[in-house]
Amino acid sequence: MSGITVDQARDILLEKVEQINETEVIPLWDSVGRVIARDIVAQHSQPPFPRSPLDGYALRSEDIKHAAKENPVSLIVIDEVTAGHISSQYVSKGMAVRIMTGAPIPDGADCVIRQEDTDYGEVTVAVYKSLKKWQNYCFEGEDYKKGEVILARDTMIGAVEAGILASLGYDSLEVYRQARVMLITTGDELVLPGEALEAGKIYDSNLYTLGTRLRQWGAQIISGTRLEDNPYVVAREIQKGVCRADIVITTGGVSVGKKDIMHDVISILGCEKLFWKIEIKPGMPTLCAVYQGKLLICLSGNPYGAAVNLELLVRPLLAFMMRRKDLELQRIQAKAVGCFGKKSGVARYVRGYYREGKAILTTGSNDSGIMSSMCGCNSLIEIPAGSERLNEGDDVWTVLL
Ligand SMILES: Nc1nc2c(c(=O)[nH]1)N[C@H]1C(S)=C(S)[C@@H](COP(=O)(O)OP(=O)(O)OC[C@H]3O[C@@H](n4cnc5c(N)ncnc54)[C@H](O)[C@@H]3O)O[C@H]1N2
Ligand code: MOO
Repeated sequence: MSGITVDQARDILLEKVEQINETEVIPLWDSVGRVIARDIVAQHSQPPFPRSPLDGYALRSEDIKHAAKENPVSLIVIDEVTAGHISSQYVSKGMAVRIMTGAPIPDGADCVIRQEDTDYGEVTVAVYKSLKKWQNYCFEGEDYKKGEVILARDTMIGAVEAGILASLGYDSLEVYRQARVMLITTGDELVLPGEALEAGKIYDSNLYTLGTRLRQWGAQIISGTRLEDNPYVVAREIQKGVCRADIVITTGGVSVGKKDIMHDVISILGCEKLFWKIEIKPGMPTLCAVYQGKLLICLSGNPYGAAVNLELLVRPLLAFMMRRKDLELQRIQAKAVGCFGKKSGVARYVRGYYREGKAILTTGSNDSGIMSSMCGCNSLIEIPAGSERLNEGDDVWTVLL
């Protein structure tokens, strides 16, 4: 084996990409998973006015200082205010305003008594309990204040951030653009789902496994194409599309067979070759190059090999390019449950399920061409280069998917 390690491969690739600085304005509805390109400064305080947290009466705490069940204090009810409306009344000594949750507290009042502690009076109200000043009183700006940076640039938007942006009045916002990926699968044997399956052919699954995973990470697939094993056809397609893409990803044709055309493709295009072969199973023959300043990442055709290398190599690139810290690889230590019998000359990544400190090895096949045993896996268990068999209870590192 004359390859490089997967960590070396990742570092080489990371050096060839840049963070995306171009931005675009998108609707708030489409913003989850995108990254904010400007500090978001509050244009108003939240709440924008002091408001009641209860259904009850806004009043002056001084007036009910001695109120108790056996010593009710009677106040004159001068107005009623519900959420969405305002009372223009000033609450003076001996007065109260009937108020509902979320309504602005009128001037003069410094607390709100909940209605359960009164006789629910509409003209006058008997109050059965005392309150301290500012009790049950939500201050203007207690959530955030006008002028504060509420969400810093480079924050990824999730549901909570989308809600905060909505509370600030945004219905669209400026985010960094997505990474653009050109995805090509190669192989004379491939037909697209929906087409007839003739003898010797298989359906193209990589286009979907990789394409949907890339989309899940927030990348934009600018073209997803299946091509025949003809290096000129593949080279032409890359030549045509590369200017619109940040990265070109292909699968198939990277090994040593007669139709392993990607070696020819990179020489036809005159690419700068970065490496061929990584000391890893699966996906050992991965071939990487630079074409017109863009990374060309040629993954093995084997579905598991392609999927694993997409996780280990492409995901960290997208994390960096799109400022998506959540996409950075997360490796955690765990205790193996189950065992793996084969020796590993090179680093091996086997299908696993991680839960509560345990890395559970699946019982299905770990061969590179097998897809069905990938179902339900949420992690890749690392078996370091040079390992003997992996036994139950061994400490292992596992990469979360
Ligand atoms: N003599 C040797 N043969 C092979 C070696 C070797 O060192 N010496 N390496 C093996 C390893 S390891 C791998 S990995 C594969 C890599 O092959 P390629 O990347 O060239 O991929 P293909 O030959 O095109 O395909 C491999 C396999 O995967 C199927 N495939 C391809 N594309 C798709 C797709 N889009 N969807 C579903 N399945 C796909 C394809 O039909 C093949 O069965 O080479 C070994 N050989
Ligand atoms: O490197 Mo290959 O994907 O193991 O069969």
